[in-house]
Amino acid sequence: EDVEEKPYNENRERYSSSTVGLLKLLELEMQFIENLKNYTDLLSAKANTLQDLIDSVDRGMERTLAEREKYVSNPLNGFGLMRRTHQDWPKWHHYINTTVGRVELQALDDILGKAPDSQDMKEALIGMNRIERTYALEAKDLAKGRLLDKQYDIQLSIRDCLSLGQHKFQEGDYFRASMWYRMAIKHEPEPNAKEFNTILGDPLKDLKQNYAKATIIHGLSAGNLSLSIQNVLDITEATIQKASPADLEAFIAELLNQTDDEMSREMSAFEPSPTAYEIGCRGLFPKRTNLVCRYNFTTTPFLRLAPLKMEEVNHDPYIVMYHEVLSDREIEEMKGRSGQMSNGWADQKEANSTKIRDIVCRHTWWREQSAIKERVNRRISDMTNFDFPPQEDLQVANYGLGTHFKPHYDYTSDGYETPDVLTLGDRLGSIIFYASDVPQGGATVFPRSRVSIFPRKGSSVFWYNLYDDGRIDTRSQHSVCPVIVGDRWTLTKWLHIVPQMFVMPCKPRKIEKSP
Ligand SMILES: O=C(O)CCC(=O)C(=O)O
Ligand SMILES: [Fe+2]
Repeated sequence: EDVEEKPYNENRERYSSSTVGLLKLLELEMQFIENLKNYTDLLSAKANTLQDLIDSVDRGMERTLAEREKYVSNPLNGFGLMRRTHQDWPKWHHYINTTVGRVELQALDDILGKAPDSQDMKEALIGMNRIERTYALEAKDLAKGRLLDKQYDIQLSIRDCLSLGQHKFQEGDYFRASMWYRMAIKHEPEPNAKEFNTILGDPLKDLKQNYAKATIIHGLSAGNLSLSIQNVLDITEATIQKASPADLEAFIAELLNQTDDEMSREMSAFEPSPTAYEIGCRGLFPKRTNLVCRYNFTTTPFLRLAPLKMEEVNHDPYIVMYHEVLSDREIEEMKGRSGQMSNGWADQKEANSTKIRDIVCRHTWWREQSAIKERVNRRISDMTNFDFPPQEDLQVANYGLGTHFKPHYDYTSDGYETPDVLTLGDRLGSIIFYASDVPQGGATVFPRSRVSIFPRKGSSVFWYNLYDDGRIDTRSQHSVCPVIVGDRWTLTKWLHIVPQMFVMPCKPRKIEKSP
């Protein structure tokens, strides 16, 4: 890329991992445009002044030599000419050389200093890729503003399509690269293509050739599993080199002659079938019929006065939802107290590497005590009948576009050696409050139990990660599907095993290692 690389900085706040970040970026773009407006106003003012100068001198009357001689032979004209060129020119010269909008140019430097770096861009590309794959979305729909069954009045630009195609090509995903290149080729030209291309580069340069390349590579590798990728790349390169421009043109015309649907169907024939996680994210697990909704009057005495709306989600392992358990006011307070958020977690093994995070929600802790936090804590006891230290923090998480939390376990054997686990024991249960609706995507999925839960603002879900005797339950594996559209906010609480000694129906046995 020709964009200047800034050094990788893990502590730099990421624009890509949340809607909060993207909002900041949008505001930065607005500042950029506002600044540019001021700058262009100053530029036009200068151009207008210079035009006035031109108009004042360029009388356009002295065309022929005879006319010009007549003009200078009058002393009033001759003197004026002398004075203007002697006295005024240096001043005009100074004016012309003065930089327009010094202040604005300085501000522009500051704004550009805050521009996303290549890490932000990479994360955004990966987020798009995640959405595309997890939900089996296709370039031909995305490019025209279609996300699943919803049509938006948004179009990707030629450069957007091209950039997505290049990313897939670099990642070795030649099927999707080919489809994105195809979308770029078929895109109607930008309105200001001529001026913009001299500054931004011509997106069509080499595009058809790259489209041909991606398509040939995909065809060769999908059809000949015995060929190494290097072989395929070599053969493709040789084929393109050998072909005359007319041959190449004819080949591309033939590809473009087919419909997008035909091309995509043909090329996707060798795609792997979706994983359980992906099926869950798409909401395609079979519907359950043996589950009920009821009011929970019994967990704690308090509930006799204010029963909670409970919905069974799964019997074994036990997963249950409670509805209308977090009010809008509580949500606002929670968000207000959650200030600066981390960029998101990396895998502990990857934490020190520059590898793109695979766990990408931003998070922070709700630390200060308040009446509202106490109320939320009490509600957790009501729902679960569990004990926990009341001063314990709650975790706030924000998932932006394309971000997810890959399949994992909440118990410690998955790497969560946090201090609370050392003193309070392993994470027996987990409770998630949904603090926002998520219009598209963002389900909590339990792939092994074939359960998908789509967030609903104010609802919560509770499940066990361990058996009663403390053994780990691998069926508790869960994940957060990529957010397609929306801003996913959650409040999380882990319920540890040690404080449950006196409330659990089943006294925990000595913890054994599972096989
Ligand atoms: O937000 C969710 O649905 C689940 C989050 C989660 O699994 C976690 O924080 O451990
Ligand atoms: Fe989790």
